[in-house]
Amino acid sequence: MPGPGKIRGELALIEHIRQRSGAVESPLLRLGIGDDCAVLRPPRGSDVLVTTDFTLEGRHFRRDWHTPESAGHRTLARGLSDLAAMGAQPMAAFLSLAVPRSLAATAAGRKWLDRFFDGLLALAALHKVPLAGGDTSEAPTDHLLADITLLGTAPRGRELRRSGARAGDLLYVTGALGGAAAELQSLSQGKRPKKHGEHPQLFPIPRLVVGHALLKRRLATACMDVSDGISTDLAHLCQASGVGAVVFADPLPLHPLAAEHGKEAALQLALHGGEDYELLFTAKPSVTMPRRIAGVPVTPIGRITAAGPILLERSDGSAEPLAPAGWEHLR
Ligand SMILES: Nc1ncnc2c1ncn2[C@@H]1O[C@H](COP(=O)(O)OP(=O)(O)O)[C@@H](O)[C@H]1O
Ligand SMILES: Cc1ncc(C[n+]2csc(CCOP(=O)(O)OP(=O)(O)O)c2C)c(N)n1
Ligand SMILES: [Mg+2]
Repeated sequence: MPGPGKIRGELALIEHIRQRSGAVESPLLRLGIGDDCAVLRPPRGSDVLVTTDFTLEGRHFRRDWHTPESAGHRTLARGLSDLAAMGAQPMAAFLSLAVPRSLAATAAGRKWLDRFFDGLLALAALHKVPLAGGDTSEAPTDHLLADITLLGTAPRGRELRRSGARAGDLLYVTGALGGAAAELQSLSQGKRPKKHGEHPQLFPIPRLVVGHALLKRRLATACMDVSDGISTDLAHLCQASGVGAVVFADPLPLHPLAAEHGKEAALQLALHGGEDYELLFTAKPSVTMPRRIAGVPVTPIGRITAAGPILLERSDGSAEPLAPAGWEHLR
């Protein structure tokens, strides 16, 4: 296999990607990289779910904040997280890349690209999702643009939607919140990431096993992933379901990296920070919810109300409107 030093030009880069991505085989993928289309054969009785997300240098990562492995990992993680949110299992990934000339033309740039694929393909191997195709072109600026498309499968008619929440349901979140925003803040201040420990910004963990368990065990009425921040994402879920909600501030699971900032700042990071890629879901109050699913903590954080505002209830019983203040492009 050619090393990164040998990647010159679009065709060599594609060949390099093809050789590197061959490690994951799947019975659902009949034809991968190399022809005009990939050919997939979903299992009988399943629906195909499709999601696509940009990862843009300067918007979603920076080469001076994120390592190349992190940029690659995040590119795939964002799509996998959307599949997790609907309880789907990944079938194949497609990656469209616009590569700045400077990255392809220098040894350091080619090394960066190779490490980007180390990050992306390691996560792909972990979840056994083949990279089945994509597109490569020269970026018009010095910013790398990556667009990931994920195809997944779910038992026919059983996917977890945002629209299934009903008044009286309880609201849950997996893992912890605010860590991704806290780590981003420290990277933006020039702090080097610690070698050990969790990296919720650099290496978010898509909750595929949890999402699929929620679907299979019929535990959830509605589900979505937290990409923009729960204040914004919960508003989407409530709008889709035609309901309101009360979020309890006290039990919100604050990530230790957020908690370092003090309780109130951590709460703000947890509510509005985004990119935690945890699952936010609802369940009937009669359901006995496990405290952990596949080792991941599941915390009740509120309840669904009839249509109305979303409120944040403090431990003293006072309640305030929780306006969407998470991430929104073009605002
Ligand atoms: N440019 C677009 N063209 C068509 N549909 C879009 C476009 N951008 C977003 N959407 C759709 O709008 C919905 C919300 O998008 P988004 O907030 O990006 O979701 P997510 O957080 O799951 O990535 C999704 O169904 C997505 O497919
Ligand atoms: C350089 C940089 N600036 C800011 C952020 C923070 N940030 C970028 S996008 C985003 C929200 C999620 O991205 P979006 O494209 O809205 O994802 P989607 O909701 O479509 O899944 C956040 C919090 C970042 N990760 N990197
Ligand atoms: Mg999106």
